[in-house]
Amino acid sequence: MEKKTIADVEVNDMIKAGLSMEEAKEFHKILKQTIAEAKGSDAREVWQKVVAKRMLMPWHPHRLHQLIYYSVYAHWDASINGPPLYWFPSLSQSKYTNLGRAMEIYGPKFLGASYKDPVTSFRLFQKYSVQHPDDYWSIILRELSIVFHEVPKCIIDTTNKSKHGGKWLPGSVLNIAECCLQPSSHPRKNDDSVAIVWSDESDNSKVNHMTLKELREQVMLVANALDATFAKGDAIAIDMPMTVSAVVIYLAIVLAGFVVVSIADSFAAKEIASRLRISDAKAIFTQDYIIRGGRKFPLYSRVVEANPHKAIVIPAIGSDVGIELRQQDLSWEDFLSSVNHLLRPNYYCPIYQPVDSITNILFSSGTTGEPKAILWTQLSPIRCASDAWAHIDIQVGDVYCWPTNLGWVMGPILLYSCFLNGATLALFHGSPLGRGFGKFVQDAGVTVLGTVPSLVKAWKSTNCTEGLDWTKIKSFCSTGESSNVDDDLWLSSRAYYKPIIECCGGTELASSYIQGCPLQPQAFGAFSTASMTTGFVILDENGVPYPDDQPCVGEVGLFPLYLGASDRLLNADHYKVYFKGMPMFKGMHLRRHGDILKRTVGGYFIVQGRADDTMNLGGIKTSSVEIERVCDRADEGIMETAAISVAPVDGGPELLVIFVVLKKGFNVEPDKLKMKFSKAIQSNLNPLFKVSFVKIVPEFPRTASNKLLRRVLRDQMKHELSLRSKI
Ligand SMILES: Nc1ncnc2c1ncn2[C@@H]1O[C@H](COP(=O)(O)OP(=O)(O)OP(=O)(O)O)[C@@H](O)[C@H]1O
Repeated sequence: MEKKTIADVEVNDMIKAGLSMEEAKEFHKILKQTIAEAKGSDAREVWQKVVAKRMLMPWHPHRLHQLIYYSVYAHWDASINGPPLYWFPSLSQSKYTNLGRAMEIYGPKFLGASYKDPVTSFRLFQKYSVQHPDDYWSIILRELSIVFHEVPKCIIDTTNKSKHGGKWLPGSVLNIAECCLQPSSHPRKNDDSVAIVWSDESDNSKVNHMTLKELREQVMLVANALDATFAKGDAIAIDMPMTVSAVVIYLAIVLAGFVVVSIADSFAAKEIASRLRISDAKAIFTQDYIIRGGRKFPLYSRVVEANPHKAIVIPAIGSDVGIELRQQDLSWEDFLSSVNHLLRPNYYCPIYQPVDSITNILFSSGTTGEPKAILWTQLSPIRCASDAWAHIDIQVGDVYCWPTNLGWVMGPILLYSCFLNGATLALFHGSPLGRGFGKFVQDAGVTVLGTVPSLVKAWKSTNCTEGLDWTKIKSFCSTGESSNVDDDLWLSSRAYYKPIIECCGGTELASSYIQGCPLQPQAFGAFSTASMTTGFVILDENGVPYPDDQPCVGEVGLFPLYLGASDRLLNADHYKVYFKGMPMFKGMHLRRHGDILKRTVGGYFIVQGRADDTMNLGGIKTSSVEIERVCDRADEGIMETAAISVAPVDGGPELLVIFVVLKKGFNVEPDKLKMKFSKAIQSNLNPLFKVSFVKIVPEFPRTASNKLLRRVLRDQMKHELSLRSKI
């Protein structure tokens, strides 16, 4: 893309970007005025005014959005100014956010005269929350609908030094599913509050509603049926799309004191089998079919191949399962009929357990190797719902949608974030890739929409949201892997440039350790802060932390006191995975997370991939993500790129290899791309970096949750090089 400054943009450029002559002239006039109003030539101010005036509309062609955004920031030097900002908090609105409201009450008490307002004092308040977790978590326990059966003795007990993460809320007893299901005065939810809205793909003109009372009664009915079939403490798997039934089953398992084993519905039989074995699951809830994009995919047959002890099968459509079951299996209808003899089948007395009892066995994505079986306790939901409260600003009245599955950490996070904050959960029973999903977002009045980068890429490239109104959305969220800046520009523009809250954490943290925040300006693909109560350092190659105020790149070392983080693994040694070999810092044994973080000027964070994806090019350490960001924009035919490095067979410095997926209908020669990549990398990153190979492939290998598997590409390339060397 040419680098025109905003002052040089002409009517002609706007016509090229898709406006009619008339529209272009009008737009140009307003643009000129706006530039003049932004005193001086501060790009941030110009962009802020462009957004405030709503000059760029969701239905304008993306090329126009690109033209304006990239021209505004054409000469922005991120190494001096920090990342370009696209969203700015307003002081008045900040006081109505959850965190801003709490800061106005507690800020003066905690910070004394240093407290000014939620925007100015955010960083100080975050720091305070790290140093005084007792104060912060006491606020959160009042803000979320948490009701203890027995109250905690204190917030944290650190006397047992062998417990690296401390003992949180010791002595407390509760049932976290009950906290989701009961009415509460703060957050205000009553029996008639809408707990879930959903649509079926096959009839997505209809948005269905379920009240809190209806949800509670369904959950209690299933809890009674579970009691009729299982023994307390049994692990019970769920492998099905994240439908209303799946959510009901999840909550019922927790309410009745069993343990959920979360398995994503995209896994092959072998992977289902290993998860059932590791967790010793006594049964599995599944569906006969998965309906997706108008097609019917068998699920029960795949699950049965994994040989579960027992399967309980929910019909994807209607009330009858459309297949023959094994003898030991039960249809959903038969399973529920086990409560027919009860006087009050819709009532269940929750099983209260200590806060650190296990509720859910989850598996990490397996980006770095074997998936880890991670144990969620009742602390994990408190943690994730608190992130949603503080960083995503989930409030009563919000309709929160995030296409995911209970087998990915986002599934349980979404569920608890809604129900512990009194918001409505929005579920689409079908494929999130097409227009049907976009229409659901519009019709269900979704106010917060979560995504992963590959979804945004698909929506943008098919333009499937054209003509739909997404302007009720107050914020977007993104997680899973690094976002693409241009895709995020497109997404944010769907709702007049609402913030995209980046979330990066891990299944074992039950939360994000870095995140965006509605009290801070936001930059595409960047994180504005460590999450509330999270402390970390960025380590240099010798394991020595960089000073907190210094821009740098290195591996993150988390402070170990982290409410909700795992302290056990079922299939690996927790200490070895997360602590062994990590340095000490101020008397704390740092916790490993494995991400390479860049701290920019201005204190923003950019995830540069996993420590394993770091490469050494001619003695200079660099990250794949950094190279991909530059290459993604080197040619208009590029859909996405993946950068890896491999050691040559006969030794010497590592070779840089760029894999490319082209957009449909484009045909570009690898050699041409190689030149373009080299030029782009040399002028944007380092003049010494050289691209050795470019390989065009139809698609990238990904984990079942769609994360790019660079380690597989690396293995492929190593193999190819070793073959070549033998010729
Ligand atoms: N918004 C994001 N931007 C960049 N990277 C992200 C983002 N969100 C998550 N990630 C990456 O995903 C990781 C967390 O994913 P998850 O807990 O599912 O396990 P995994 O690390 O992918 O799998 P495993 O631990 O099995 O290798 C983060 O540490 C980070 O590397």
